[in-house]
Amino acid sequence: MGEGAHEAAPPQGAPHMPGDCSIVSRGLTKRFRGGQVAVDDLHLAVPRGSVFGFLGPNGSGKTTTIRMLLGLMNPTSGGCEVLGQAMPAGLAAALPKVGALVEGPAFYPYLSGEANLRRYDAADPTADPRTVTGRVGVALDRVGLGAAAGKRYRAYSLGMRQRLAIAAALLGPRELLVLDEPTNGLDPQGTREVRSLIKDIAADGTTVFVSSHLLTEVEQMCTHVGVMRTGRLVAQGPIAELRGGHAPRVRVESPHPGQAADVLRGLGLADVRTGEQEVTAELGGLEPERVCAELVRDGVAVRGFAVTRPSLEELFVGLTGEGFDVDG
Ligand SMILES: Nc1ncnc2c1ncn2[C@@H]1O[C@H](COP(=O)(O)OP(=O)(O)OP(=O)(O)O)[C@@H](O)[C@H]1O
Repeated sequence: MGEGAHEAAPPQGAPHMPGDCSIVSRGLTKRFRGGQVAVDDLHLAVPRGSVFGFLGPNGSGKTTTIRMLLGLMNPTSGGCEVLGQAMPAGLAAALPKVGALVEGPAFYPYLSGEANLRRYDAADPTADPRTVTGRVGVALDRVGLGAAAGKRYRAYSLGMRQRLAIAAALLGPRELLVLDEPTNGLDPQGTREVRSLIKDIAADGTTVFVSSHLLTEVEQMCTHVGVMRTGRLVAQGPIAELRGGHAPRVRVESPHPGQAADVLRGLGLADVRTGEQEVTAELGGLEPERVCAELVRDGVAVRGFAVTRPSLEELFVGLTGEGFDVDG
């Protein structure tokens, strides 16, 4: 990195040392002309082998960050390493191992998926034209388009089109795949296809860095998340860890919530809240089946019983001060 001599403090919330990471940034900052700070002092740590969801509302600085990570834009200050290479100095060494989908490649509607990938590959000066047939075949198979390779692009569904775009990022063996909003504009079927493809690619050992403003998608496919708010990283870490500090609650539906509340208090549950037809409380270390059995033993009529955790949506609203689009 440009400021190689300066070792910043370890990134907040990220126990991984840079050696375990596919992407590390230290103090990464981008100030645009006019003074706007789009990315502000970012300390990212993306563990190798993770599916890292880079989350944040529109305009929070995700694309600007990705552009700097890929050497498409210089930071104003700070720096980053991708696959151990300082960017942008190590661009040539890192890029062949990095697949990226930032702004979707423009495909020709009248050409087949295969012909489009060949054209795309021909524009890459680092790609070896002698091996193009094999690499295109492997990439198409990888995204499940082997059987549709000869079909014209215009006949592809939205999901197939996006899978082809991902295939374009997989025209060589990659250690890291960077996808900027890969499900944006897709229908639910296309979204499912892309999500399942990302999981498959990650299962092969490729680190996937995927940005999204759609929290529900990230929640389902990511092992780690980083949350952006107006250019700053407000949280990062394993999804389970982010959830960890938030206690599960038990929720009992009953026509006699007062009685149910007494039982829960009797069991030592904290923060018992009684509603008209329900009562909730922090489960603490108790087994839910024990709580359920106790309610029944005390003759409380139980219409419903559930253990709930705050959704990531709720946690992130707290972190970012605003909600995410959850339905696209
Ligand atoms: N070239 C530029 N010149 C000036 N300001 C810019 C430029 N590119 C982005 N910005 C601003 O920087 C901020 C961050 O934009 P960025 O595109 O990185 O956010 P984002 O999180 O990727 O959002 P989106 O999902 O809408 O692309 C925005 O306020 C944007 O208007």
